[in-house]
Amino acid sequence: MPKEIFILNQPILAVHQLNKSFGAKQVLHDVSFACQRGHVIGLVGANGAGKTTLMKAILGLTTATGQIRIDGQPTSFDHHEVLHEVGALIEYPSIYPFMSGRDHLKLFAKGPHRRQRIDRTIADLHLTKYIDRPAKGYSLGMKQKLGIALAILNDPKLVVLDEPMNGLDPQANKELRELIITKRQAGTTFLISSHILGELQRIADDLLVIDHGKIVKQTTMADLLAASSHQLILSTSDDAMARKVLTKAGYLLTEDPKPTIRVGAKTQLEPILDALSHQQITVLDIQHHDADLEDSVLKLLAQDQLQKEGQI
Ligand SMILES: Nc1ncnc2c1ncn2[C@@H]1O[C@H](COP(=O)(O)OP(=O)(O)OP(=O)(O)O)[C@@H](O)[C@H]1O
Repeated sequence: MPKEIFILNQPILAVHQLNKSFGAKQVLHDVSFACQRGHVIGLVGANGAGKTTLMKAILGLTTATGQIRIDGQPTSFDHHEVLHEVGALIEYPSIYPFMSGRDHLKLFAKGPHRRQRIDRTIADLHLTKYIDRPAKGYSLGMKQKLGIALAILNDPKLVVLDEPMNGLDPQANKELRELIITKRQAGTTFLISSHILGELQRIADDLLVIDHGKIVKQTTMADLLAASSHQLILSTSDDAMARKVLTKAGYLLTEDPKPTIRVGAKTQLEPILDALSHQQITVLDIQHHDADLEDSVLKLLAQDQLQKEGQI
């Protein structure tokens, strides 16, 4: 394969067999994945699943065994020259209370065109109103926005953000989303952990699901949502009886109180209506519901739990 093609296809971040323990407790187990350039990758999992620890290991902030390559170059707790290509916000931003936001940006700005990049970042994140005030007077959301500004200021190839939507109001969330989409179009890769799945669903191209320190799924958002069930929610003249009839007819129903059928691409409506009308059940209303990211992730985590318990 020609060398240039190999480099173009090379993932911006490749993690191989990463393991991490705190004392006797192992919190990352053989974590392996790769992130494609110019993609937004959502990292999701329950509290304590290992998201922050994984991000810290990638950023050389904690020791771990295994291999991490950023832009093809190995990086670790001890050797992390390549991290100048990475911007990050992990947990809470480190802020000096008596410095203004602008002074923080001046302190962290590197390379050519610093002034222009500072001005552009202030404008992009709508920080103008308070950027010249001392940071000690900033609200949680203002500090968070300054932390994000510091992460993207130097136009890094890879941006790692741990819960970036923390403390942001809906307007700031929208602005952050638009900024991420614009930067992604310009080729920046984002690895973003978040519990706000509705927000991730709007921006992520790919998804990594982590559970008890193991990657249980790496998928594109489109594939995950396409594989998730489409549901028909029925309102009938006798919902309890309708549930019985449909279950007997072999349809897979959810636990909802309304008769809610999981349907596939080939499921037809007519036999469902026929089965019900044979039992003198009238269908009053039919609603379609596509599973969203929250449904899909909860289902994946539930499946993983059942697998652990040996039930499937
Ligand atoms: N410094 C530490 N010392 C000991 N245990 C730790 C330390 N940091 C994290 N852990 C443990 O590692 C596990 C993973 O924690 P981590 O913070 O990575 O999870 P998370 O997925 O980011 O959770 P959350 O969504 O709550 O932020 C947890 O069991 C946590 O208690």
